Amino acid sequence: KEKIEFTTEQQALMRVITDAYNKHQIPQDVTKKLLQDQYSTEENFLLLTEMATSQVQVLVEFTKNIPGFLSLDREDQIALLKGSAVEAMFLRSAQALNKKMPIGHTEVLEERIHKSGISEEFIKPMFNFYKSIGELHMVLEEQALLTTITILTPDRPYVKDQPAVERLQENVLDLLRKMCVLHHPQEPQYFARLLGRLTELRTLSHYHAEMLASWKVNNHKFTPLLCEIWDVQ
Ligand SMILES: Cc1ccccc1NC(=O)[C@H](C1CCCCC1)n1c(-c2ccc(Cl)cc2)nc2cc(F)c(F)cc21
Repeated sequence: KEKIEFTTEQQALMRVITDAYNKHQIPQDVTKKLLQDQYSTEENFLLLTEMATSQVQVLVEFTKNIPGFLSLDREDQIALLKGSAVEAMFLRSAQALNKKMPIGHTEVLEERIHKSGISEEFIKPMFNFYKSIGELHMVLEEQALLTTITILTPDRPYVKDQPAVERLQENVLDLLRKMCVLHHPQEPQYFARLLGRLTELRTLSHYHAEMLASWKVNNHKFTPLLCEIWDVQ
């Protein structure tokens, strides 16, 4: 049985990232809204654009707490945010669906998302991703670290100083590897499976603009922030 030791730096890094992740939850819990009422496709589209807009704001605040992020080149910070915002939103959505809920609530939530106005072709890949995240039974720290690793992806478009981002990401990867051994001692491949989900996440995120454009509503109105970040309109 491998004894897991965390350095003082790693303990500090874990606390900072977990606290930031907890603090920057999405203000109004979309799952509560979706469980309360069945909305029209128009209302759902509006809800999605509101959620996605607030999620970008939350993401910006979260990244400010990632040690070293603010020391990166300013334009690289923007490139990392722009490159990870959609993935972070799908990760957050997956975690929302897989949260422990009273009996029957998850089924209602799934049904409402199926009927929300999203076009059929995207339902399957999206729910496949949500299920594959759910099967991992990630603890909160792993969710926070996985989101951080997604943000600190060096090969995003327009990143100039990739090695600087790699150095930050490596620290978080080291920490996540140890957390996986600590929380899933029976599954030596757990860390690799976790990172494999990031590939699935990137593939799903390629469709986001199409998913929005094909939403069953007459006019697709976006906020200025979403136009910036989500490559829509
Ligand atoms: C949960 C969150 C947090 C932060 C930001 C965004 C969101 N996401 C949303 O608000 C939308 C809602 C929106 C309202 C209609 C139903 C889906 N949403 C999506 C989604 C579907 C398709 C696309 Cl293109 C994007 C997202 N998957 C979800 C899974 C969930 F379990 C859930 F509760 C909400 C989910």
